[in-house]
Amino acid sequence: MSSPARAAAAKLSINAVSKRYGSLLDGVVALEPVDMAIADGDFVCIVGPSGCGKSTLLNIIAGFESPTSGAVMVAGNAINAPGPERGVVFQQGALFNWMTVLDNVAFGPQALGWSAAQARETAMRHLDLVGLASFAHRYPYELSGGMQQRVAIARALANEPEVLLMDEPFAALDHQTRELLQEEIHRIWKGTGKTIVWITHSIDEALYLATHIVVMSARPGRVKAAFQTTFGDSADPFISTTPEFVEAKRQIVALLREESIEAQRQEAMK
Ligand SMILES: Nc1ncnc2c1ncn2[C@@H]1O[C@H](COP(=O)(O)OP(=O)(O)OP(=O)(O)O)[C@@H](O)[C@H]1O
Repeated sequence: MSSPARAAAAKLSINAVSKRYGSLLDGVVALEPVDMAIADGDFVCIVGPSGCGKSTLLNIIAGFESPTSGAVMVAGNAINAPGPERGVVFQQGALFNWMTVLDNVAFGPQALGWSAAQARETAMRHLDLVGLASFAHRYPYELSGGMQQRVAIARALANEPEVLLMDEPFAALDHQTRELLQEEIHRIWKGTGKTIVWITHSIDEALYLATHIVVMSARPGRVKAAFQTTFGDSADPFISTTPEFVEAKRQIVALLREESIEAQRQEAMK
């Protein structure tokens, strides 16, 4: 993930980013220096034990939090605040319940200065992309959780970001809905070529979606291992039963198990 060649061509580079919450004496070190070089069109899934700093890292990339040291660059530009070139989707859609689905998705483009007509046109196009054009005039509370997440994805895409940042976007959904949305996000990623950083606790989800998987250590989070994967390219609906998939999963489970034991030890000492 951080070879010099990749770093030079990176769409998103995370350069020695560390994060401490609170004071030197009694604060929490959430991240030790983390380096990643993410190329245009990569789909990077980050897995790691609970509390290892995954959301902290994503929030720093989004510009919601500042790193204690290090820097994040998007297309060669250092970032220090949120920006429209980075779209964010959280576990719960965080939609505006008082606005229609269409107005939710048009909100970003309008805030960027697009005309109302242009904003509505792009919003409809992105609702169509996630299969919800016919729900444009409904309100978020009228939709299922899966549909709300699809609206959240359309809303993030409507700003035409260069990078999509997703923090466990399907974690609150039932298994079947989650699998269908994984197929949908894979199709959208193939169609748009977006660069995606995706946090998940599901190794199957990571193996199915990612081009690269980053395994983080227990807190303070650092990159423990990084893999390239190609399972998402397979047309085999039973790819997860192949020996290659099972072996890749076994390796990641083994790495995560060590870190989860360490995370639990830390919890017990609190
Ligand atoms: N605003 C904050 N102030 C103080 N400590 C924080 C803050 N946000 C996170 N932390 C701490 O930083 C560490 C990393 O938290 P973070 O939420 O990034 O982990 P995570 O890997 O995303 O966890 P999970 O998988 O459970 O969502 C944790 O110990 C957490 O308690």
